[in-house]
Amino acid sequence: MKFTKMHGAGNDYVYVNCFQETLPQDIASLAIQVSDRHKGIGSDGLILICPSETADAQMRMFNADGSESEMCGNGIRCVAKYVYDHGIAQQDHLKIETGAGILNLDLELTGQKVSQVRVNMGKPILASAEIPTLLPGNPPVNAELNLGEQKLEVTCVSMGNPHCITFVEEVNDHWVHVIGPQVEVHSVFPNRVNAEFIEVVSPAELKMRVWERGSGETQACGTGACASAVAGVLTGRSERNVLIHLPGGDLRLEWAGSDEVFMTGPAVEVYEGIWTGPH
Ligand SMILES: N[C@@H](CCC[C@H](N)C(=O)O)C(=O)O
Repeated sequence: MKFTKMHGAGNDYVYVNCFQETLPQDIASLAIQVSDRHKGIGSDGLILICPSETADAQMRMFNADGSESEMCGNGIRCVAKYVYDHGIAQQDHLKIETGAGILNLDLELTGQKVSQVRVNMGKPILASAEIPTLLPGNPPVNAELNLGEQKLEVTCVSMGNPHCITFVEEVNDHWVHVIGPQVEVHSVFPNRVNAEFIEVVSPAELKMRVWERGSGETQACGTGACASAVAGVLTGRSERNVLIHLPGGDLRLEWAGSDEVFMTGPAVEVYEGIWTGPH
């Protein structure tokens, strides 16, 4: 199986061109195998670039544990780069079908290749039942999340996939590696959740680390950055236009007057290979 390794702000996935490749039936197992950083290719998950009847391509996204997510913000920028650079579509405005609907993307070229992508990520979903979470509020803003020994103040937002945002004094390993896994599987999140930890640098600048549902800590999460930008506005901590610093790079976020969230960031192709596994 031919694959392409790509990353967006360090959030790295194995991409397979399903216009050409035939996949095994059990995609969840394939995602687990290729993601393994010791015995596989090594990635945060698997992304399939598939034909679509309604858009230029369809994206399907699987986490490193094999679970399928509705959306992937860093992934969709890389899908757009792949679709353009590999000649699947040749216009600098693309439509990509996802589990969260069809999204519109504008490509920025350096030479003949895509380097940055601006994505209209759509409107944030704020109704508790649709996020989904059992926490009160539509959405829950500064809601109490009881972890037993510790209580967090969290804000929940869906960008097609669920996010739980905690603003902290200092983003550190304790938040991400100790609290993150507890938040991910907390009983108030029936579909589990992605957990973001945010330090406010200034109203126009946030620092973020993430514990992702199904993949653990990653160097960046595009949907998480969108959800955090929305949470910053909802809690009065930040402006509608913010730069978010992540371990793997920066993302520019704007929660526009139209209520849609726009995300701009890099998309990078690292190498191509042939998967002969499982090993
Ligand atoms: N890293 C992604 C999100 C990937 C899916 C997520 N772990 C989930 O299960 O919802 C992004 O850039 O948005």
